[in-house]
Amino acid sequence: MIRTRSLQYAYKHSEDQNLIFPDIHLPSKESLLVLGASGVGKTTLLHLLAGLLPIDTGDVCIGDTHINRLSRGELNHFRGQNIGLIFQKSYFIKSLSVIENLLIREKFSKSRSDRYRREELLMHLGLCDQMHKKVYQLSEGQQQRLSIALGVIHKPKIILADEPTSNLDDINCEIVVSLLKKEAKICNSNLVIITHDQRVKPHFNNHINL
Ligand SMILES: Nc1ncnc2c1ncn2[C@@H]1O[C@H](COP(=O)(O)OP(=O)(O)OP(=O)(O)O)[C@@H](O)[C@H]1O
Repeated sequence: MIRTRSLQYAYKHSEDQNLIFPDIHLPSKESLLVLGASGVGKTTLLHLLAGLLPIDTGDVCIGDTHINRLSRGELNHFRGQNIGLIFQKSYFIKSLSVIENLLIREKFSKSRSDRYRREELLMHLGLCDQMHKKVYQLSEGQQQRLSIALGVIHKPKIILADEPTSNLDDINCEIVVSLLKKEAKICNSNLVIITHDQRVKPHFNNHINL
């Protein structure tokens, strides 16, 4: 469950006005698409939900945890355990293999899954045959699927994806959206996708425009 109340954000040393966000109430297991033009604050909202930006005004509650009340250490631990982040630009170590990147991700989140979970996930994402390949040997679409794997390996309570389809052609866009929905279902997670990519809209009943 995700609930936000009266969220606002102002970047320090910026002359822009406060970014003001609509309240969100997303019951467990439900998905939300956040749409909006460039610069309206989509990424800022995602960073506030993930606790990557300090919440100065308003409240973000994930499950029964008010993340703005956590210390920095508690927040890092909470994020590692409960939040899965998938960015437009993927963060992995390209000189390591797919499976090595997954193992490193688990180490950082301090949540160890078993070999079965890793192999099952790679199978769902169509990456089983690529498991021992170095990341730089993967195609763009395969790399995006790996970033999904890194975001969901620890079965997070919420999956936050920032522009996961923007760089992809129509076929890979469809694949990535349905994989995100499928993984959210398997993990019983909330899924929040933030995008300006209108191709994603028909896949979601629940959306807000910033
Ligand atoms: N680090 C920063 N310092 C100052 N202003 C920032 C910073 N990051 C973003 N902004 C400003 O905040 C506003 C919202 O930015 P944000 O990246 O959240 O928008 P967005 O909707 O995700 O845009 P895009 O779709 O282009 O990625 C913009 O006006 C942007 O210029």
